[in-house]
Amino acid sequence: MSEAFQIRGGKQLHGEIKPQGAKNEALQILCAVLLTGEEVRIKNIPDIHDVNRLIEILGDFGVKITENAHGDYTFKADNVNFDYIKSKEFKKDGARLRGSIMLLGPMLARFGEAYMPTPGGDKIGRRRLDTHFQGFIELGAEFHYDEEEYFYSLKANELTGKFILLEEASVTGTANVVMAAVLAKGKTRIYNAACEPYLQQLCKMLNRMGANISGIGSNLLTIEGVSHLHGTEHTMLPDMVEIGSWIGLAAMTKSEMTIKNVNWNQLGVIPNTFRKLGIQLEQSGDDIYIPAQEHYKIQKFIDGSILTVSDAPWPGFTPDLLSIVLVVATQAKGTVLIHQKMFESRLFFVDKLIDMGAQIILCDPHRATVVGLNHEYPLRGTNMTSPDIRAGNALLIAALSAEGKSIIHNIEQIDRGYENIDGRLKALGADIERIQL
Ligand SMILES: CC(=O)N[C@H]1[C@@H](OP(=O)(O)OP(=O)(O)OC[C@H]2O[C@@H](n3ccc(=O)[nH]c3=O)[C@H](O)[C@@H]2O)O[C@H](CO)[C@@H](O)[C@@H]1O
Ligand SMILES: C=C(OP(=O)(O)O)C(=O)O
Repeated sequence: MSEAFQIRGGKQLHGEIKPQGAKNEALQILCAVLLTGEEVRIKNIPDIHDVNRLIEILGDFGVKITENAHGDYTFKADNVNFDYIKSKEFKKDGARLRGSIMLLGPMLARFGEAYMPTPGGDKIGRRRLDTHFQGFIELGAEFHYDEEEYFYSLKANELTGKFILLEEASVTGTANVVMAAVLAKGKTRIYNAACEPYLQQLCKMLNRMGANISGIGSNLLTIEGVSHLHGTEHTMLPDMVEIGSWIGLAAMTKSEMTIKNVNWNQLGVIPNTFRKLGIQLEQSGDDIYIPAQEHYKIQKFIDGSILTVSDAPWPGFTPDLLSIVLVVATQAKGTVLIHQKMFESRLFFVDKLIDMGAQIILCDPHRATVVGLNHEYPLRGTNMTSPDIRAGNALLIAALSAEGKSIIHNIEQIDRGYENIDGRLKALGADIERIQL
């Protein structure tokens, strides 16, 4: 039996929504609990499939886990079990999400060995791991890849710090190399480091555990290795991808909405990117207030040419919000080019939007031109399948704005990243049901 969302769209929504804790931060932070045998308490953990799977993996690895309250757990990795990590079971479990890859750095640094199947995550194009392994090798690890089993192994009696120039500013790659370097001997410098708020949060937590990392928030991190780390407490930031999605939802459904406690200073270019689509939004304390808007008009560049919204490593615009920007543009007034530079298979979901009546030309796998309908012709409800986590949420937003009934299949992809999304949308007045098929 599978689950689907049934949506009757075209309803104006209204009210307040609180973003969940950040998925991609949670995946990093949870892996870091392996770096100490002492207790690490983590709060604001989102209750979503990917995160719950990673918590299960930690439990099977022997980490003691106490749930203090919803989203609030204490972890203690004082006695781990490598039999599980080398087992067939882990080959399956580890392959079910992308974030599990970040178990490698802590395992290697603390225990001198690390194993991992090819991780899962969204099928959105090639997702290579070279940056991760090159970093470990530079710190002194031996690397082996079993091509038949798709299984990676690393070994190191000791890791030694050095200057590492990452070949790309990989988010999970940087997190992995940082977590290996904090327990390495001597100084590591990581240049071309990714610097997303997720990574800043990870580095700050590691420093509270006794690590010595400087340059946090920049693309040059300096890490003085220490012999051991101790316990700490950490609270996850609100999920910026959710925040962007709710801005898009408000615009598409012409709704007045307040997004609570967004941690505005960590949102980078996200608010302004939506403003360029003509969406009004106001900072009110630490909330975002979006008034109900009948129309929104896409800006042009200063020279009068068509706006492009493209992704880039932080502080550029996150690729995880481009699908939402694309959907929102379908009902704007004007034209925009969406350029997804990082992933080559993330824009194919536009076919569904075209079926719904959107005016989009997929120029190539990376670029789509959207000609907005200015809310003059509503999208039409249809049957669709969620191809990946963010396109899934984008289609959900399209369905909420569309006239008539839509069914979205494969919502496991949406549940991977959004906590109780149907419950929270219902609280805003949406007509959405989780149905069994
Ligand atoms: C679990 C997790 O945290 N997943 C996020 C993480 O994935 P993940 O860490 O897997 O993504 P990476 O940052 O490694 O790379 C993403 C893609 O961008 C390309 N690339 C990256 C950096 C660069 O300077 N140049 C370049 O071309 C890579 O080759 C790859 O195709 O970061 C991605 C990029 O923000 C997000 O979409 C994912 O949601
Ligand atoms: C691509 C994403 O997730 P993952 O890296 O876990 O597949 C995402 O969060 O948008």
